[in-house]
Amino acid sequence: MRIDVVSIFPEYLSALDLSLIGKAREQGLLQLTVTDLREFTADRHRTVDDTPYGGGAGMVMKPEPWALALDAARTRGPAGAGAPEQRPVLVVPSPAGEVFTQATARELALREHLVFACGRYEGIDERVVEWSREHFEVRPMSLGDYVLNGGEVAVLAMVEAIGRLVPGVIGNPESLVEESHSDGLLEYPVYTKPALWRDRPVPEVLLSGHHGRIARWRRDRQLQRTAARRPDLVAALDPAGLDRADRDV
Ligand SMILES: Oc1ccccc1-c1ccno1
Repeated sequence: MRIDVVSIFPEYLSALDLSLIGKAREQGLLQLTVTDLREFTADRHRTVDDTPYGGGAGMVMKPEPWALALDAARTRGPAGAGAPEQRPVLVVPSPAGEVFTQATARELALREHLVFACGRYEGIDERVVEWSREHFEVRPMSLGDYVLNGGEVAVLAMVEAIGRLVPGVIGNPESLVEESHSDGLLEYPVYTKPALWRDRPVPEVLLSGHHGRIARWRRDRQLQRTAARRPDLVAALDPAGLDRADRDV
């Protein structure tokens, strides 16, 4: 998978040099490039914003630097090399976007080329989104219903959520199976040594070695935790995925 990120704060994305994603880049499992939008300005002040038409507070990001930067990113990827298979996906972090979920991460982890456009100020001139549809599948994307100062933090979260699903990035793919949201439920509580810690014991069943009982206990905890913290996820569950014991929780 190829990932391109465009930002006026490229150093914000240096966390992608570290840990799992950094190792995947070293191993060639992910090709990731971060580009400074200001490289695509033509004036001596490297201007990327201007006042909004129609008035209002703040500044809007100018369209031309973005068009040049996105074109450069597009031609850097597989599709740019003439492969017609897939148009690159242009992810535009925005509070006005679709909500990014684990299902979105799974979907985007299957794509060949993702380009992330980190907007700042009051946002990017809307004509960039319209223009981009010619060469990209454009996906305005939100992390949730709150406001950030720019897209960089959202991109860090999305690249990690997507990158870890790319085959080979996580050493043991088994660990992806029982995570929160992998089966529509929140994950069960976990424990490790010591068996007694500050007068708090580990649940006895986990020390029993009885795998069937342990599996049932964990599933029950998932259902109870999800019902308590995310009733919206319970409502969205497919009843066909629940067995009789699930219904008794
Ligand atoms: O609030 C934002 C500002 C810029 C880019 C993205 C966001 C955002 C908010 C929630 N998810 O993304």
